[in-house]
Amino acid sequence: MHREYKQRILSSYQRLHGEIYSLDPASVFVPSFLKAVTPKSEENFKSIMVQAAPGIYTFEMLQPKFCEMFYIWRNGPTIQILFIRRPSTLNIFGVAFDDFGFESMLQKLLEDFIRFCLYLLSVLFPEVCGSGLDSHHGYVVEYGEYIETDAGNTHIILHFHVDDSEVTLNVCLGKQFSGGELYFRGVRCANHMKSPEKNLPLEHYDYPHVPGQAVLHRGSHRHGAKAITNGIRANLIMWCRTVEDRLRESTTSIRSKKEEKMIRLSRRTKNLQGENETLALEERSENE
Ligand SMILES: O=C(O)CCC(=O)C(=O)O
Ligand SMILES: [Fe+2]
Repeated sequence: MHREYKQRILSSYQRLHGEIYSLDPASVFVPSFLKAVTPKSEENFKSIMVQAAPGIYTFEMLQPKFCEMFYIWRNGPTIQILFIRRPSTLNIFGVAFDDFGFESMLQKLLEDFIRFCLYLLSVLFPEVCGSGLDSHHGYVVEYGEYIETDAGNTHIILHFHVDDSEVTLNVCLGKQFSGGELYFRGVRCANHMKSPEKNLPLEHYDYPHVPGQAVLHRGSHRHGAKAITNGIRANLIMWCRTVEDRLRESTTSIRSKKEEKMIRLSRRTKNLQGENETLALEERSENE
């Protein structure tokens, strides 16, 4: 089912920027980021990190030109109805970009740069990264001011939630907008993720997205996005996970390799079911 969906996307989706699928580091990353990861050293990388609040790190990452290549939905020259797989059941405004053929580009990005960052994330977030991050799920979200509903126009907000990740990398792609801050409200254990927000001022942090800038936080750091008051905001998000640790933790007795494979497969199926909410997306024509 997912394979068919992916085939359909790949055969009907017209690539706007061919170059986005291959990676030229200097056209993707800002000089400070490149400098911090070449030569790769923990010290270099930490030097560009700003701890904006406890457990929340920010740094300059992407070139504006690279960010622009992601403005494909609203600026696309083609009129198409695409059935898009949403990144999670929670976020109906995003697109799982592996499905659009980004897999190999993502893979390269992962291998060349992000793997190093992931190692550093394990250093920054040792308590959640265990033996290291070994899986990722990437997608792009885009928000405007309103969404049209039967009841009229409603402001788009992303409700208070936690991510299905150990650590989340969230990079703003622009374009021009005001509002839409990412608000954080503290970390809770699995049993208290949904407990109401308490007025603990030290836990309150509102992060104003800046195009090209990345923010790193734990998946369990409760957060949401405020409404955009003007313009359009797009973000590139990567959920980084330690699948092996999760599997190990769920193993109450020693399981055979075959049983582990079964668990893995059933989890993958469950994930896809959750993520498989399909909605029609109409891309506007530039010629309209
Ligand atoms: O809109 C954002 O920047 C945050 C999105 C988010 O938290 C998510 O997709 O899980
Ligand atoms: Fe999130």
